Amino acid sequence: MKRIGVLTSGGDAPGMNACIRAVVRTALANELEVVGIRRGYAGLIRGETVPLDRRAIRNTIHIGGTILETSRSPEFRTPEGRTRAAASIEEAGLDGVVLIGGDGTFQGGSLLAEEWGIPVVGVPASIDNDVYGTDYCIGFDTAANCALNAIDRIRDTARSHDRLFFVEVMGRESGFLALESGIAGGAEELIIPEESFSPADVSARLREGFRRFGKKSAIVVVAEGEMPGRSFEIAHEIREHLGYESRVVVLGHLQRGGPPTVRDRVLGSMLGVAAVTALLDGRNGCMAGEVKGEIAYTPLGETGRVKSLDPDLMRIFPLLSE
Ligand SMILES: Nc1ncnc2c1ncn2[C@@H]1O[C@H](COP(=O)(O)OP(=O)(O)OP(=O)(O)O)[C@@H](O)[C@H]1O
Ligand SMILES: O=P(O)(O)OC[C@H]1O[C@](O)(CO)[C@@H](O)[C@@H]1O
Repeated sequence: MKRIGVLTSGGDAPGMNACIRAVVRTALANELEVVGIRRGYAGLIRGETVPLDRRAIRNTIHIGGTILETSRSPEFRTPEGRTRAAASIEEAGLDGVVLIGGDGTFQGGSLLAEEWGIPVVGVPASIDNDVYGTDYCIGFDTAANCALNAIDRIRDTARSHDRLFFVEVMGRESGFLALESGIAGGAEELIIPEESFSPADVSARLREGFRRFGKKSAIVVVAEGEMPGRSFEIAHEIREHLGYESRVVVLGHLQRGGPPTVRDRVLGSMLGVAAVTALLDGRNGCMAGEVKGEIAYTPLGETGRVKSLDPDLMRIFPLLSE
């Protein structure tokens, strides 16, 4: 193995740069050349590469987003797109590629490995944290802290006006962000894709909190699911049942930006080293994740399996939100 590539794909996540830096430093320490592929699979198809040396990654560990840029590429989903991507890899003389992204990125990566025999290793990075085979994805901690910061601020104004607030966080198919920021922010209710939502039940529980425990304000954390902005509709439905004034705050892409936390920089660094080590050891077609504090490798094809929310956190939420 003489030269490897690295790309970031899917939604950007704080800590991706720490991971790119770790990939480059580990590769150089093992006398490998490193090539950056710009704009994820879209850039790979077009052969957009850039040499990465020590200088290129200097002073980047603290920056959010990704210095390589990223994309969602419909073309890569087609066999023709992947044929062009494989040709770019050959042209750039790459003996392996590190893929930093979410489960979609890994579904694509596993096809590249199967169809073209290209050695690839994935590193999980998604603020949604919905990748199977790792306890945490790079970017989740920073995004959860961003959501928490917003919830804390909303709590001040909710208390001051005796208001009900709906705070919408990201999470297309999963409620990890909602659950952890909701517990940390002392939210009264949680609406997440993993559980069916009944406006009547949520209203009844809120009403009970106001009546029995004398609450005058409350915060409902909503995961955006497939429909960003759905909190407006939810707030409307609950207002019909509850007859209580409410406000809606949609956090959206705010949660994707900003400097990575300590946790995301350390995780990005650890997994970047693990990915290059895996390629050097001849281990590929897998993702380097972290399970119970240890590096764990999972076949790329399995990373799309459903990752369940922590049952202990789900159990304590109703108790703590009363
Ligand atoms: N089933 C698939 N087959 C081939 N390529 C895929 C597949 N799923 C996703 N990809 C490729 O991977 C890219 C990234 O996937 P996706 O947009 O789902 O983001 P992700 O990696 O899951 O990250 P995030 O969690 O931030 O959304 C897609 O734009 C597409 O090019
Ligand atoms: O607006 P974009 O970049 O397509 O991505 C939005 C999606 O990406 C995620 O933030 C994950 O990165 C999801 O929670 C969200 O649904």
